[in-house]
Amino acid sequence: MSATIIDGQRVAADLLRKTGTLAADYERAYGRKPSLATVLVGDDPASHTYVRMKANRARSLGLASQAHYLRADSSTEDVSELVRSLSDDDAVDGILVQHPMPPQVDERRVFDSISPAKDVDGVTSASFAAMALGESGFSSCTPGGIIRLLDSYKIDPTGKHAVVVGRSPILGKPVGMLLLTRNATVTFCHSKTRDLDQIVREADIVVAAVGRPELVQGDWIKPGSTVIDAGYNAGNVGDVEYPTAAQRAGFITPVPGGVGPMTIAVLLSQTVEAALRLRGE
Ligand SMILES: NC(=O)C1=CN([C@@H]2O[C@H](COP(=O)(O)OP(=O)(O)OC[C@H]3O[C@@H](n4cnc5c(N)ncnc54)[C@H](OP(=O)(O)O)[C@@H]3O)[C@@H](O)[C@H]2O)C=CC1
Ligand SMILES: Nc1nc(=O)c2c([nH]1)NC[C@@H]1CN(c3ccc(C(=O)N[C@@H](CCC(=O)O)C(=O)O)cc3)C=[N+]21
Repeated sequence: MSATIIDGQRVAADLLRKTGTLAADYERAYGRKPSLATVLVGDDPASHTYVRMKANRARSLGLASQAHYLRADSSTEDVSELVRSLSDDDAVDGILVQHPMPPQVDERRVFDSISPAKDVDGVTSASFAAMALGESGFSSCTPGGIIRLLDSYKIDPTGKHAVVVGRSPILGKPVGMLLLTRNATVTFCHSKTRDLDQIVREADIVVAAVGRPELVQGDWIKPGSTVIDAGYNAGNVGDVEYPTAAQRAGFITPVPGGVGPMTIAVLLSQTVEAALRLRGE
């Protein structure tokens, strides 16, 4: 038996197409494009690549994008001040602050200086609370993208045992909360978890969100289960040992072409939604 491959590229393309149409309608109605501001602190090459990818995709869809770069030795206050000025700027609809930031920057304080109305990356405490309570607000992009993938393959988490490996504030923790709001029974695993393999063996849905190549081994995968690999490591390897996992799973996301493309699609979709809401629509 071999798994159905979840085609994130295709699901993302559908969402991007809809987003492009909404962006064009917005521009016709209001005389300017929906606009995304990106903030990058420091000179990590991978972060520069991601931010460039996001800005290019925004422009190709008919959104405006402005990129802000701050030096690696910036303070929490320097970054927060820029974010507050973007929050107050009527020409900006959405704000993305790229993670990780240099160690002297208090990431939580910076994220929480984003106005929740412009938090299209879903990283503020307010957005997390709204998401966890099932209220309206912007979801963290990768978790939101993962739920869209499950929906588009008609995989209903209700009653299933979902095991999330990783508990970071923008990925593991929110994806677990979203699965809980979808009625899964959720287990969070992290660096202190004992007998990780035994827990993963019980999973009907496993989400790998760690950042360690092939940490989740193929023979841990319960036959017929759903495997979501959010890991994105150097050399285009995920956090799941794909070849063997794909022999056992019912559904599996590849890397690349699975979760990654959804992250950007959700970000841009939420940017257009923010622009519309800021106009009272
Ligand atoms: N495709 C996409 O769009 C995105 C992909 N990613 C990718 O997802 C991965 C995770 O990213 P992110 O959440 O930001 O990473 P973080 O480094 O912030 O978090 C990693 C998590 O994994 C846990 N962990 C570390 N080692 C182990 C272990 N041996 N066993 C179990 N758990 C462990 C940590 O536990 P503890 O809390 O105890 O330290 C932590 O909760 C990365 O590969 C990243 O590139 C991230 C964002 C978007
Ligand atoms: N505040 C914040 N929000 C983020 O969403 C965020 C972040 N910080 N920091 C870094 C991670 C990483 N990330 C990716 C986005 C898209 C792909 C992606 O599109 N990957 C393609 C391949 C792209 C390529 O390599 O050409 C794929 O998997 O198919 C990957 C990784 C978002 N992140």
